[in-house]
Amino acid sequence: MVTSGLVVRSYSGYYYVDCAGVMITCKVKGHMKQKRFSLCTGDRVQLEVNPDKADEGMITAILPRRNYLERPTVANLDLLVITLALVQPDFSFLIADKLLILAEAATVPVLLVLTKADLTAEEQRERIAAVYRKIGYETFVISSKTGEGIDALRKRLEGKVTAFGGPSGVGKSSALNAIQPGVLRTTGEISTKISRGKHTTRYTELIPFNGGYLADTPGFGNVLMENLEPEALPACFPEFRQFEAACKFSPCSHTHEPVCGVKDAVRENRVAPSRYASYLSILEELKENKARNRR
Ligand SMILES: Nc1nc2c(ncn2[C@@H]2O[C@H](COP(=O)(O)OP(=O)(O)OP(=O)(O)O)[C@@H](O)[C@H]2O)c(=O)[nH]1
Ligand SMILES: [Zn+2]
Repeated sequence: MVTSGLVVRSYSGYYYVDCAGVMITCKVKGHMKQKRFSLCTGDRVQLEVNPDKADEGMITAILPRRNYLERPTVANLDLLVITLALVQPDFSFLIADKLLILAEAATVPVLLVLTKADLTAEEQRERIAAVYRKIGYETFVISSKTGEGIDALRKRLEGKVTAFGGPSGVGKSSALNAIQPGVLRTTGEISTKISRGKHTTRYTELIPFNGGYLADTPGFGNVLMENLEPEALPACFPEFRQFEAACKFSPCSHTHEPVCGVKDAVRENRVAPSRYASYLSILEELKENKARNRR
């Protein structure tokens, strides 16, 4: 029987595929190995179920990916929850913007979660949230300690395949445990702490959650943007789009050009100063990376 399903876990050449609620342990069919293939958690696959053993099968094809993230390694996310603390560690607009760019570049839909609301004044958190809501990024303010915002976040993730990402210490694990107690402890023989170590193989598992799935390995402790070309950066700032028509040059780097709609928008406060500052700083970083790689 030929069917299709979702890879929820891969380990040592075995792929665990959820086929409408039935878990089938699969290997990859020989003909696929002759070509290079990339297969990871989150991939949708076609498979042939073993006629003698209904819980075993062979993967025969990988369906086209909608998106792909490297850390955590997962394909076809419906949502990436970019998690950042309001304090402890202090909120950084630059780190927030770098993570949003990673998601934009990977075409993964994002949702911003600001944690540790219990440690901040309302005015402060609303000021930060407003910057991102204005751009159109859905932003949740939560506290895993008091439970503020947790029910709304849980509801939002219903039926979705979601991963959490963000720097170390911002409260990703606490948030995951608040929305689904025990979610980080169901990973079997390898604990998430060990799998995050440097010399052990990292693998991501999708845990069933509210009609969808949660990835059990939070991603990107430190933010790497090695694969992004400087020229691709403006497109990662969705709020620039509406102002680019007024740029004299196309493409425009929105830096030294004399007539630039984006720079005008920054002057008129229609683009947040923090976002433009992040743009300039990241652009420099990408150019330096590129120059270094050429040498
Ligand atoms: N006051 C307060 N503290 C929190 C909250 N969420 C997390 N913390 C604390 O912040 C620290 C880090 O939380 P974790 O959930 O381990 O953070 P993480 O992002 O998973 O960190 P890594 O495992 O290093 O990636 C812990 O001491 C938590 O108790 C919160 O909403 N309020
Ligand atoms: Zn411009």
